[in-house]
Formats: sequence, C-alpha cells, structure tokens
Amino acid sequence: MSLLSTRGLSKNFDGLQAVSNVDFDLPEGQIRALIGPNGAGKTTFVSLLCGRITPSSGSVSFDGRDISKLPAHKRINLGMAYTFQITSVFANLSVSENVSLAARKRVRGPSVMTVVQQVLDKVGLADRLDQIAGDLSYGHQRLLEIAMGLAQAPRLLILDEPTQGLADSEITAFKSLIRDLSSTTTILLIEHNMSVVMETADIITVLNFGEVLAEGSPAEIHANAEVQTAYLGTG
Ligand SMILES: Nc1ncnc2c1ncn2[C@@H]1O[C@H](COP(=O)(O)OP(=O)(O)OP(=O)(O)O)[C@@H](O)[C@H]1O
Repeated sequence: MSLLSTRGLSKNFDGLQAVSNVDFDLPEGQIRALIGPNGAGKTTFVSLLCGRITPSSGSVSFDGRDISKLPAHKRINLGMAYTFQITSVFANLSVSENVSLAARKRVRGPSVMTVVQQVLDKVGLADRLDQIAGDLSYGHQRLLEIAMGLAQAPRLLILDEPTQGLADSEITAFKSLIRDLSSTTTILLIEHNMSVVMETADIITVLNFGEVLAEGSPAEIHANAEVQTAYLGTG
C-alpha cells in the first residue's frame, strides 16, 4: 500500500491551473524526486499534500486515510514533516534550541537532548550545537531545517529544494544523508539539481504545466524524449 496517494488533485489560482488532476502514489520506503520546469506546480503540489493550501478538487490520502480535510498540524502529527524553500529556523535561537523545539513535539525530558544530538550528528551540524541559527550559512540553515524535520521521526519527509544554496561539498554530503535516511523514512524531494535527483531517487515524477508528464526510474526519465524537451533541454 502507498504511504501517500493523491487522486484527481487540482489547484486553480484565479483561473490558472497550477496543479491539474494529479494521481500520485508514493510507496513506503521510497525516495521519490519531483522535478519539472519553473512554474510546473511542484511547490503547489507539496503545499496541497501538507495542508498549507486547500485543493480546488481531488483528494490526498496518508497511510490509507483520507486527510484532504485535515489541517496542516494534524498531518504533521500523523508523521509528515517538510521543509520549504524559505528557511523557517528561529534565527535568534541556537542550533540545539531550534531542534529541541521540534523534538519536544515527540519526546520529553532528557530524551530531547539525545534526539537533538542524534539528528544534528546525522546532518553534520553536531559541532555547531551552541551557535545562533541566524549566524549559520544559508546552506547550514537548510541542514538545520532538515534536522528539525528529522527530530519529529517522520514517516514521510518532504524536502523542497534542499540543496539550493549548498556548496558542492555540502551537496555530496547531502546525497549520502538522503540515502542514509531512506532506511527509516519515505522521502519526497523537489530538486532542480539533476545530479542529486539522478543519484538519490528510486523513482522520478515529472510535472509540467501542473500535470504528470512522466514517471519512472532515473534511467527511464533520462531517456524520455518528452521530458528532455520539456525540462532537460535536448539531453
Ligand atoms: N498563491 C498563488 N497565487 C497565484 N498563483 C500562484 C500561487 N502560487 C503559485 N502560483 C502559480 O502557480 C504556478 C505553479 O507554481 P509553483 O510555485 O507551484 O511551481 P514550481 O514548479 O514549484 O516552480 P519553481 O520550480 O519555480 O519553484 C505558477 O504559475 C505560479 O505563478
């Protein structure tokens, strides 16, 4: 059974069809990349999944349950975590305080610090525990956000352009982080960096003009002529 599914999911903004009739199935344990040209509807689609915006029509199911009408915070309680393009860390708090806030949604007492250490270790920020989050580089703030998502031990982690602003060495580390996380978490990754997509995703879904243009393995998507025309250039 799919962990996450949508049926006929659509969103109009004043006549603009940003997401159009999308049927989507994400099996548990998979790393799925969602790609497509600028304006294809990727962020709108994941905003519908997370409950940040309401669909014009269609449904979203999580773990077999229709969550279309659930507010965002209840979806988080079911095990969905996400980071968006704009960082949402608390700039005045330290790295560990930021992660503690996220961890406290799930655990109490001394376990909070254990979780904080574990997830900061995973994303490679363990040596920056006491640093003020606002002083971190943009790339490190993105990693902190991922740590905050992981502190909630999510069943599904949705990452919207996580490598934007990361240095090449950080991108390499990010690829291994994603592979490492996939043993415990289902991952939906919106990503423009093709090396990240091709090297981490099990399956890629391509959106174009709000519709699913293609879906398949990295090799299949790379060889797909329609995708090349719409997105990858002429290959
Ligand atoms: N709140 C909104 N009001 C009006 N139009 C919107 C709104 N949000 C998105 N759109 C429009 O919906 C379409 C899809 O946008 P969306 O941000 O989902 O695309 P995207 O694939 O995430 O693009 P990018 O790769 O540039 O982030 C675009 O034409 C965008 O201008």
